[in-house]
Amino acid sequence: MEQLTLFAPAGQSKGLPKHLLEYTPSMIGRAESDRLLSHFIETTPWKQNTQKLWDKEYLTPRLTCWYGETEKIAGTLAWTNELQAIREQVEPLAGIKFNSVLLNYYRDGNDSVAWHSDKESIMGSQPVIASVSFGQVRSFDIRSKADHNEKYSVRLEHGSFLLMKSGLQENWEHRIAKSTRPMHARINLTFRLVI
Ligand SMILES: O=C(O)CCC(=O)C(=O)O
Ligand SMILES: [Fe+2]
Repeated sequence: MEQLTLFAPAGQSKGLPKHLLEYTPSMIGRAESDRLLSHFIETTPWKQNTQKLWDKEYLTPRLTCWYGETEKIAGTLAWTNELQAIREQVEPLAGIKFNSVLLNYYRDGNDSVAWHSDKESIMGSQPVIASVSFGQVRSFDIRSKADHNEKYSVRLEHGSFLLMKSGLQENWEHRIAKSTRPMHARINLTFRLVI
């Protein structure tokens, strides 16, 4: 029960735009979430990609792995029992079927994902994305593309579910910022429909 102390208390921005985001804490119970956190950390063949910034190559500050049945993304692995079970749990909540999932592993507070929107053409212009988190609570920030001062945050808890609805990717960006506070590992799953 050591782990009880690992995760910070959760809170949310006031006035979170519900037409864009729907947050469900504890979609998956504590014991099962603990098991899944260790399972994904230990069994996923994690890769660290590189990204180009001002003509220089940098290591992406997190580890990733794609699973699913799409041929559009190179190196996608076959569904595991765990991922399949979670997919079946989120599909009715999202109201759509997903054919792929991106796993992100944030090892500590130095790992992050910079402001972006998931609007690749392979997902259509109005994608719905289902996000499941395990481990360290991290702040998921969104900001309006039209006005960067219009911002909200949701603290994504162990076992939580966040539905990114259609319209979010088109008009808003999101990120997981780095933190200078000591942080434990976090796993995030984003279920997507790649067409
Ligand atoms: O880790 C998260 O909660 C978000 C990950 C994300 O935005 C992405 O993989 O596109
Ligand atoms: Fe994203």
